[in-house]
Amino acid sequence: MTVNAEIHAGGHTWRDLPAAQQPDWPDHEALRDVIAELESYPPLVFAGECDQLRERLGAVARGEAFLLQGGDCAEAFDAVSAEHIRNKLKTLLQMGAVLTYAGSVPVVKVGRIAGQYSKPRSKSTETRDGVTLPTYRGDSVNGFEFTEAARIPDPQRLKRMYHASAATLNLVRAFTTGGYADLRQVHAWNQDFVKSSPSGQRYEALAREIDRAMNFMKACGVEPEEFRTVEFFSSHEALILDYESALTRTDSRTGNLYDVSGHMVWIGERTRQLDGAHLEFASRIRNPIGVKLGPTTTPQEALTLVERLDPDREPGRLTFITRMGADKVRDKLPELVEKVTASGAKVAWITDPMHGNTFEAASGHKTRRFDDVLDEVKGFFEVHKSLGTHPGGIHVELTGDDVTECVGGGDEIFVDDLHQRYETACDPRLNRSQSLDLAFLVAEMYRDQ
Ligand SMILES: O=C[C@H](O)[C@H](O)COP(=O)(O)O
Ligand SMILES: C=C(OP(=O)(O)O)C(=O)O
Repeated sequence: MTVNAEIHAGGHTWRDLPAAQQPDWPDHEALRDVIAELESYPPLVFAGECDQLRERLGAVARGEAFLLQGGDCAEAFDAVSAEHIRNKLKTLLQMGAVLTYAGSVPVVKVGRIAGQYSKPRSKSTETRDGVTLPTYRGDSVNGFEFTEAARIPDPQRLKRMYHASAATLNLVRAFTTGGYADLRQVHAWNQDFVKSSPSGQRYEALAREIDRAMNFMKACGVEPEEFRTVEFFSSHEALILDYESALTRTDSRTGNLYDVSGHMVWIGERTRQLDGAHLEFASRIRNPIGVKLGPTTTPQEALTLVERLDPDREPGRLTFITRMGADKVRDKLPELVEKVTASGAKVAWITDPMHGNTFEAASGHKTRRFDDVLDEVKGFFEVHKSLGTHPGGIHVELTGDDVTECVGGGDEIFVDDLHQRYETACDPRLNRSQSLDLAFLVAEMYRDQ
């Protein structure tokens, strides 16, 4: 029996429910062939690794660790290169070092990487100079180029997504276990353009402190294995259900279903309908699950999500990723946290300070202000402090490249700079020095908490 058949065998399956934001594939036979091929491919991650991440996230939910989740808004096939992947990893490793050392907390590191190729969109079409075409939905679906041919959804792209994810994950595993992520490399992560930025200089001082602390421990005869490699997990939005379900496998150890396209998958703000296919699909798999919660989320919706996704109240199974907007977080978040906590749910709460703070600059660029991002994180910490709950982490869109997509930061980017290196295929990302700035500020908030 194929996994799809098995999922069907449960009776009530995602295929019987409305699935928002799915591509309008023109050729269904071609899609079926692709799905059959994907079903025969080897897993990208192991079920045991997903379990390990669930345990780590359990520590986050219990208030014993902090989650750093970040990466591109939309990964692109032509950015699967050693340089791009290394730069992104460097950024996350640097942020992780800052949060661990300055925030004095274990940091669980999860990339929006090796699978983040699909995008939900506000509109299904885009018009430029009087020409209207289907909107770009990520490299897994269609091309970014504004031509009729590129914008036609092509299921062959789902296979390219699998191969791009495999190549990325292979390099990530090599970088994180093959010496590059050794804490003694803490200075090497601070090379190139970022080194001279204010946050890069601050980081260099922190790296010297880490060096001293490690030399001290070495002199005392302590050199733990944990300093040599980094535990790093992959995650993406489980948007295109044909792909996710084709990569769902039965774990031979337990008989449970796992989506082996990534360690953690999340359901987005636009696809978290209680009677929808995404929720049904996620409820069937054992991976750790994230759900984005925007400002319109009601406590009852949050409670139903808990009931459906985490009926056993298992810490680490469910992460709520709140993305309210800086102007709403202090009003909207408290009631959700209060009611969910009062219900006995054991979720991890993390903040996505990006998606509620997007605006269009006069130049037409979609952008975000660093100060708004920071303010939403502050609001998130304030709310958790006032309720005595744990601010469990941050979820950010970032890149390791020196792009100019978000305004502000210590090495300030102005609205007039946006055109210089605006490279995102969808939403604006923090560049490396803005990401480091954020890590230092979050570490301070965490310590103060
Ligand atoms: O990343 C999130 C969404 O895909 C993105 O914000 C949608 O952007 P749009 O409003 O331009 O469609
Ligand atoms: C689409 C995303 O966010 P949201 O669902 O919160 O809008 C995203 O994180 O890529």
